Amino acid sequence: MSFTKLGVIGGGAWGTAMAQVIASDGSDVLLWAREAEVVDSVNASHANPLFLPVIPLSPKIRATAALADLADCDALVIVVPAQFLRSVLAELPAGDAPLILCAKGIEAGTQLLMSEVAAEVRPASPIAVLSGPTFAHEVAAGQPTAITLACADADLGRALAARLARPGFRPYSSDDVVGAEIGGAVKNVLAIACGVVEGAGLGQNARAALISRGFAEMVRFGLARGARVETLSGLAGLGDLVLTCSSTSSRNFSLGKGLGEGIPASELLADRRTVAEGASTAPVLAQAAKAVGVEMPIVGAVNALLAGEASVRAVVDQLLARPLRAEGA
Ligand SMILES: NC(=O)C1=CN([C@@H]2O[C@H](COP(=O)(O)OP(=O)(O)OC[C@H]3O[C@@H](n4cnc5c(N)ncnc54)[C@H](O)[C@@H]3O)[C@@H](O)[C@H]2O)C=CC1
Ligand SMILES: O=C(CO)COP(=O)(O)O
Repeated sequence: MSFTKLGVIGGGAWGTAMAQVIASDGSDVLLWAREAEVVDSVNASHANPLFLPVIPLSPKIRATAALADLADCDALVIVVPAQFLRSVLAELPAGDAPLILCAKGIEAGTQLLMSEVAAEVRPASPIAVLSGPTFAHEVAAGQPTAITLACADADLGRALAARLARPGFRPYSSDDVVGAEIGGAVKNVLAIACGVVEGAGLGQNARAALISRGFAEMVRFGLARGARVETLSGLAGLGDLVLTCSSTSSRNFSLGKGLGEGIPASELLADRRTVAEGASTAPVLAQAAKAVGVEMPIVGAVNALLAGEASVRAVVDQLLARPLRAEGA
């Protein structure tokens, strides 16, 4: 299996960083961006000031506004936000090139994971999921990063991992697609919760408790949906949870910090150009958890805060007043 020509779909921070990874060994890469200004600045100035400021980009990255230009790619890295995956895949030229899905979320309305959406829209394309602790600006600057590449077809997964691996970018193979997806989707909601703890000044003990109990929620939900614990405790789950629960570089953490400071969600989410996936994942995750009979009280609390249905004080009091229970239960 050889994947000579790679395309990246989505010219936000992470798509641009993935194009930079691919180009870093001298490979040509074609990047589809929705915004004409991104296409122009990548081609004319080797930069993406809109979504990935400051980082100089490789001249091996060429940008296009036409999805049709990606028709002859051997594999496509798909990096549009979760709620736009279906519409963008539907516009792709027909083909059966493998898709490497990077969005971390669950589709609103259908409760489908990204791999399930892709399987519906592009049934001929094999699917892999790339997920882990990977701030785009660090990856684009070549700082050391490890990530999970999950694919049900282990041979294909290993071949894709080998194609994307670079000295500073190390994919670990897995065949647990659902686990990699659930880790990435759930951690975004928990990062919002950790931001709330920071913004409301609730202390570092509270943050550690939240990471730990949030991880317990991720595992409960993941197991109910067929994920494996070792995936959830790996890079795509716990690894990414630790990263985004400890840094204002995370858009989800920053959103939560604003909520914790008392700013309404409607104000924090209005007119934003960058995505905080946890905000759209929280309500659908709360529904999906209910559907499989799994308790996710922290996810429920984030959901209530985002919907403006409860104050920070009220959700904290509610979480602390829950009946005492055994830790592993
Ligand atoms: N930024 C990061 O460090 C990482 C992000 N991700 C994930 O990658 C995905 C993309 O995130 P970023 O690249 O950071 O986005 P971003 O926040 O930098 O940019 C927003 C993106 O949304 C796109 N967009 C807006 N409206 C759209 C529409 N109607 N149709 C299609 N696309 C539309 C924009 O073109 C742009 O590519 C998300 O699921 C995110 O969770 C994953 C790993 C790291
Ligand atoms: O997923 C990420 C890093 O792994 C990026 O996190 P945010 O979307 O919260 O910025």
